[in-house]
Amino acid sequence: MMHKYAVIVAGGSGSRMGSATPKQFLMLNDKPLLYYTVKTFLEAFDDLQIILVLPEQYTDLGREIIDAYFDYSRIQITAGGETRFHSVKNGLQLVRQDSIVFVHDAVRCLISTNLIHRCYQNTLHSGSAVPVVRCKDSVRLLNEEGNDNEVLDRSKIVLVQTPQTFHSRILLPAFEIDYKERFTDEATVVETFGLKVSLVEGEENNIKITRPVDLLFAESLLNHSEYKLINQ
Ligand SMILES: Nc1ccn([C@@H]2O[C@H](COP(=O)(O)OP(=O)(O)OP(=O)(O)O)[C@@H](O)[C@H]2O)c(=O)n1
Ligand SMILES: C[C@](O)(CO)[C@H](O)COP(=O)(O)O
Repeated sequence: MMHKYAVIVAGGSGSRMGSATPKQFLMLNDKPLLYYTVKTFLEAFDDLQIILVLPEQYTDLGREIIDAYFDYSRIQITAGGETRFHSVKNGLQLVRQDSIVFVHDAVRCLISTNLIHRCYQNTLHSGSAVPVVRCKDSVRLLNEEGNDNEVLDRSKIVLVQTPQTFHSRILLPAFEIDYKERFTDEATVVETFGLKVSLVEGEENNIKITRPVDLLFAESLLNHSEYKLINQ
């Protein structure tokens, strides 16, 4: 059995949400958003260790959530950095042995254990797993100036999610390269390091809570009976 780590990045400020407290600490039903994410990873595998990356000034709030719902036997905390890349890099410092490493946005709190298992299996035989969903809208590409546009073939477009999952022997050296602005996820880092990534089917429900309306979607999905059946 491979060791397993989930680096759950919750180090952002949530500027697009616009709330006083970063969105990962907002309440969804009666629990903080972060609670659902941590719970699903703990349930996915009994032997998985969580590395929770928190904004430095919210470490106490993060600890309060762990004290209330979990214990520290499977959870370590570290501080986030200036960008998501830097937060992931800080989290990866705590990976101590050869392992499968899931990197997941704390704010994708509706993830299912099924998706975590699919990413794990794919990584065992391909070295990586990047979940994607098909694009359901028509898509257009703007030119540099933003004054012209052209249609793209949407059958060739996929939307990228997390957990982006890698063997530690790929991810740890990849994160030693210098930061570039295009590093919005792990796949871009690993590709720049010179390796291909393997895609797996993501989940429509695995949305990233980004703007206020996403909280409304998440709340209704959480309360929907079919969602509960699969995830709780
Ligand atoms: N310096 C950062 C920036 C983001 N994240 C985390 O990366 C995930 C996805 O990022 P995003 O939705 O962009 O979160 P924010 O950066 O907080 O939001 P915004 O871009 O609106 O400020 C979130 O769980 C966020 O907490 C992080 O750990 N460290
Ligand atoms: C990693 C990610 O969630 C994949 O869709 C996304 O790239 C994060 O981007 P953001 O700029 O932090 O919103």
